[in-house]
Amino acid sequence: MRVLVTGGAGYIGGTVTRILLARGHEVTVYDNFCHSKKIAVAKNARLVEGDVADRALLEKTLKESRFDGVMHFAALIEAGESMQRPELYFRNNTAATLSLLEAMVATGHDRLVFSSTAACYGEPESTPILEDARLKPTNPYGESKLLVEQMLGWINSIHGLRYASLRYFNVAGAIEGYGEAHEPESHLIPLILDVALGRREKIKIFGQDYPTPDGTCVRDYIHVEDLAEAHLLALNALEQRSRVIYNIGNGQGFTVREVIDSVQRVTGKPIAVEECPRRPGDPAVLVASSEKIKAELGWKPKFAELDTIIRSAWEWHQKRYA
Ligand SMILES: NC(=O)c1ccc[n+]([C@@H]2O[C@H](COP(=O)([O-])OP(=O)(O)OC[C@H]3O[C@@H](n4cnc5c(N)ncnc54)[C@H](O)[C@@H]3O)[C@@H](O)[C@H]2O)c1
Ligand SMILES: O=c1ccn([C@@H]2O[C@H](COP(=O)(O)OP(=O)(O)O[C@H]3O[C@H](CO)[C@H](O)[C@H](O)[C@H]3O)[C@@H](O)[C@H]2O)c(=O)[nH]1
Repeated sequence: MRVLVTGGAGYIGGTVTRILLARGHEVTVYDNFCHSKKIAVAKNARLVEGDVADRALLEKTLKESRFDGVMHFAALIEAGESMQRPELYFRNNTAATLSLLEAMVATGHDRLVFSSTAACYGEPESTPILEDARLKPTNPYGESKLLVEQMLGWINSIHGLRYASLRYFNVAGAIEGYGEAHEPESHLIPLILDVALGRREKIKIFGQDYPTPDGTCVRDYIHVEDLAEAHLLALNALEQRSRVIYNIGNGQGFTVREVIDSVQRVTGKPIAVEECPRRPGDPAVLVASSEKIKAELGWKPKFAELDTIIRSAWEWHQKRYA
């Protein structure tokens, strides 16, 4: 297959790019490097430097090499930041994606895998969360992605653009030679690993008074390689299916303190913590039911244990900063 990967210089897009290339597919990475570096682009990928908002460049790119599918990872990703600057999220995640959809329709490209998020659900009424649960984001980041899902629904029924919207829960871990390094880093696991490495003094725990077993937020951590498999299955499924929405998670929740304990077990290092107020916009609990993609596409995550996911992240993190 020939695949266009927007955000292919980032953590997840860069991982999926490497896995696609390793399986003999051709990849064009499309990224503006607003939150990544050129050096992160996989060696054997073709690179187009550009913004997803640039419809003319997208159309040119799409016309030049007919793609079998587009995987759209490019986005701003910090729920916390979106509570301070919502307009950035609606412009970069929602409006820019409209340019991509227009360019796809104009050039006759009709297969898209979209990076959606658990943040579309907001505070769930019950867990594990099923795909047909209430969609009520608690932050503009989640809303910016939910709006894309709504646009996709209409563009699918009117223009026939086929899509898979994958609602990822918390992505973590690394493959051989490539892992999580956001620019700047705001995610829990790499920040705790920084403490283990002595690159940071302590980890801040945002909120101690959530209605959870130890008062800290509960999240469902999914290994990036398992997530990548879901992308390949989803793209193939678009041969038969016109529109699908799937949750991608492990179905097990861990509190922030449990994640810190896991890092201590895996690294053997003590982790200093600072108890801080809640981060605005954070739901208390996000845990997925991923039964739908398992039943319909045969997706089977390989990394179910949190310690195993964190071990893979730790191995990569140590090499990166050696
Ligand atoms: N990391 C997670 O746990 C998680 C969870 C749910 C959903 N997601 C989604 O997965 C996708 C990838 O996330 P990630 O963790 O790899 O983030 P990342 O920041 O590492 O990667 C995003 C990439 O997109 C690029 N980009 C952003 N806006 C762009 C634009 N307008 N034009 C071109 N390039 C642009 C950035 O430069 C970066 O390389 C995002 O859409 C995110 O919302 C991530
Ligand atoms: O320094 C930190 C960083 C995070 N947290 C807490 O750790 C949990 C996980 O936070 P992350 O920032 O690692 O991830 P989020 O759950 O906020 O969001 C991630 O998963 C979401 C889906 O669940 C989104 O899609 C989003 O893109 C992705 O960043 C949250 O409860 C957060 O409050 C801390 O206590 N201290």
